[in-house]
Amino acid sequence: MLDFQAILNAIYNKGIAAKNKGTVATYIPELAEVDINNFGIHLRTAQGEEFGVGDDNKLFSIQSISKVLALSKAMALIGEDIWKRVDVEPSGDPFNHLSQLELENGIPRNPLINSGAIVISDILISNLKNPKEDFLSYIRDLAGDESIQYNLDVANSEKATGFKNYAAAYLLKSFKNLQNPVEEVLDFYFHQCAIEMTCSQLTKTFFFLSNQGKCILNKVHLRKSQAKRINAIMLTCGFYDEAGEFAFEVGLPGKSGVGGGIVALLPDQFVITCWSPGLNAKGNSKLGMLALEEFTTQTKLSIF
Ligand SMILES: NC(=O)CC[C@H](N)C(=O)O
Repeated sequence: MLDFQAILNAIYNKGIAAKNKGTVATYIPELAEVDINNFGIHLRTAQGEEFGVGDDNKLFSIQSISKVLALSKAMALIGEDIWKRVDVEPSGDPFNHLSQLELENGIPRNPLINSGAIVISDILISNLKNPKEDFLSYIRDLAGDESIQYNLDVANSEKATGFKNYAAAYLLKSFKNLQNPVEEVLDFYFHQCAIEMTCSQLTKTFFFLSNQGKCILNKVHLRKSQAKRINAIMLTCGFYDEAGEFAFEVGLPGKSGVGGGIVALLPDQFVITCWSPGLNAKGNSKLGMLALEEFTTQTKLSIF
């Protein structure tokens, strides 16, 4: 039997002692204020056992991790039609890269880079009555937790400085791959990124993807085949131009955000979330990547 708590404690102790914890994202002013010394890990097994260490109950900005949840809501709403507007290939480029989008005629490489997520936001706006309220209640349902909120300061901070996202949205619009007004789509996109959760809440929220589409309250949110597809997209596209490295070192489907969070899972076995706000050069949590590599190495639990 693996002693998960002891394994997490050891990974945590090694992490907090690390000299180089990466750099906190500064291009979103609100994120620049987060203390780099935060570090938390939370694990939940398929049997519902939970293990946590460090700052696993502190709120942080989930940022691009929300792209997976937006995709799953869009899949539940319109199914395969999504793929007429977004592809499923790894981009091999940073999350906010633009020239590939123009070369490929406004069809984003995948739904987990910014341009792809902006198209998914557009799909959600066209298919939800009250997009912001409905999306938040979807996430609360997945987590079984009514306390989850948008951080409006973070959303406004991004609105004021998200020039590359505006550029991507206008490019998409020029290729007729946005149906709603740019301002409306980006307002919704920035709110999604500004959702705050703890490692513990994210672990619960993502449980449905490790559980064939059924959330912790046993409600079906996706078909089994849809959950499988989202996991495949996370494996190949969840870490931008570091997706190969994550598969190579960690071997799990997962998703990172510039807030320093990473969620990863092994279908039918567990979900794990790490948070450490210092990022590496590719925009992924430096300690989070190392912690997950250590976790799958020590436990020998990966998809490979
Ligand atoms: N990689 C990320 O987490 C990026 C999300 C961020 N909100 C942005 O749009 O730039």
